[in-house]
Amino acid sequence: MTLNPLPSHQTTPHSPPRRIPNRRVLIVGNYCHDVLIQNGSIVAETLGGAASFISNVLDSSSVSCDLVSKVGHDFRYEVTHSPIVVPEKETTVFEAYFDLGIGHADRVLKRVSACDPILPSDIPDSRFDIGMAVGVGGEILPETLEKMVEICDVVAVDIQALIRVFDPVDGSVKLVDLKESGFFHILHRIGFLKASSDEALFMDVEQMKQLCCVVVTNGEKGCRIYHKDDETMVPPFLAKQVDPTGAGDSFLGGLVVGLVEGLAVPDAALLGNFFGSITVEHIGQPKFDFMMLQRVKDEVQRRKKQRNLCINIHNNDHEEFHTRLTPARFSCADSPVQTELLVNGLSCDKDDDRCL
Ligand SMILES: Nc1ncnc2c1ncn2[C@@H]1O[C@H](COP(=O)(O)OP(=O)(O)OP(=O)(O)O)[C@@H](O)[C@H]1O
Ligand SMILES: O[C@H]1[C@H](O)[C@@H](O)[C@H](O)[C@@H](O)[C@H]1O
Repeated sequence: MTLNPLPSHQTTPHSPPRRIPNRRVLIVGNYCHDVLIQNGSIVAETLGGAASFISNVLDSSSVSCDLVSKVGHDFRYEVTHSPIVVPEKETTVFEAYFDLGIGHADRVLKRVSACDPILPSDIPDSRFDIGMAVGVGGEILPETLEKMVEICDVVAVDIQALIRVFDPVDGSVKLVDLKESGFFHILHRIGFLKASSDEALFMDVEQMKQLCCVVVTNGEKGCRIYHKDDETMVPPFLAKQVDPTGAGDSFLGGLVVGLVEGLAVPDAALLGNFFGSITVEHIGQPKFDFMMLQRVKDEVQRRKKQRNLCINIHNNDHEEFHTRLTPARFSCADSPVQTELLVNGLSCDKDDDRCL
C-alpha cells in the first residue's frame, strides 16, 4: 500500500506525470433511488447514488471500472454495472427537498430506506490502481475502507461516505466530525479526500492535508486542492444549474479520469469541474455528448503530450487547459431547454421523461 496520495509516477500534485498503461478503477457505494420534491410535490424520480454518477463519467470516458453496489428487490433502473441484489431488502431511497430552506444548504436530504452495507467479502480480492469509496447512505463500513486500502494503490474517498448519520425517525441526513466518524484511524492510508465546502466544516483541513490530498468543491466557484504546504484554486466552468444532485459525484469521476490518464492533480481536478458543471444542467444522470467527449479526450492527450515535452507549462498553469476545454463544454448538444423554472434552482425540462 502506498502512503503517497498520488500514483507512484507522481510525487506532488504539480509534478509532470510519466506515461502509464491502462489503469483499473474500483467503485464502492450503493445505487439509490432519488426522489426530488418541491412545494410538497414529487418533481422527478431518478437513479442516484454517487456510484451511478461516477461510473457514468468513467464509462463515457472509456476508463474501465468495477463497481460494487447493493440494491433491493425493487431496484428499477437498468445499469451497465450490475449490482448485488439483496432480495429481502429495499433499495436505498433519498428524498431531496428543495424548499425547506434550512441554513444555506441547497437541499435537505432524507434517507427514507437503506439497503445493506457493503462488506469486505463483497469486494473482489484482485488489485486495483484506484479505489473510490463513495457511499451515500452509510453503506461503507470502516472494515470496507480497510479492505480497499489493502487492495488499491490509491484510494479516493468522498467524505459523505464517512460522516453522514441518519435521524432514526425521519431519516434526515446530519453530519458528524470526521474525528468521530469511526474512520479516522484509516485516513493516513488514503490518497484523496473530497468534500463539499459544507462538509469541509466537519474536518480539520490543516490536519488532513498533511495525511492526503484534500479537494474541497465549492459549487459554481470550482474547487480548491490542499496538499502539505500547497494550495491551488481550480477555476469552474460556466453552467446553468437545473439540479445540483450528483455534481460532487461527477466531479470525483472527472478527477479520477484525469488521474488515470496521468494528468497532474490540478488538471485532473479541472476535468472534475468540467463534468460537475455539465451534471448540474441535468435532472439525474447526464447523457454526455459524443463530440464533446471526443474533444475532451483530444485535449487530455494534447495536455499530456505538452507536459511530457514540458512545452509552455508551468507548475500551476492549468489556465490554458481550462481555456482549451471551454469550447468542448459548449459543444454539448443535449443541454436541456429550460421550459419551467422552479424556485431554489431546481428546474425541469418538460421533454425529460424523468420529470413528473
Ligand atoms: N452551478 C455550478 N456552475 C458550475 N459548476 C458547478 C456548479 N455547481 C457545481 N459545479 C461543479 O461541480 C463541482 C461539485 O459541486 P459541489 O461543490 O456543489 O459538490 P457537492 O455539494 O458535493 O454536490 P452534490 O452533493 O450535489 O453531488 C464544483 O466543484 C464545480 O466544479
Ligand atoms: O444520488 C445522490 C447523490 O449521489 C449525492 O451525492 C448524494 O449526496 C445523495 O445522497 C444521493 O441521493
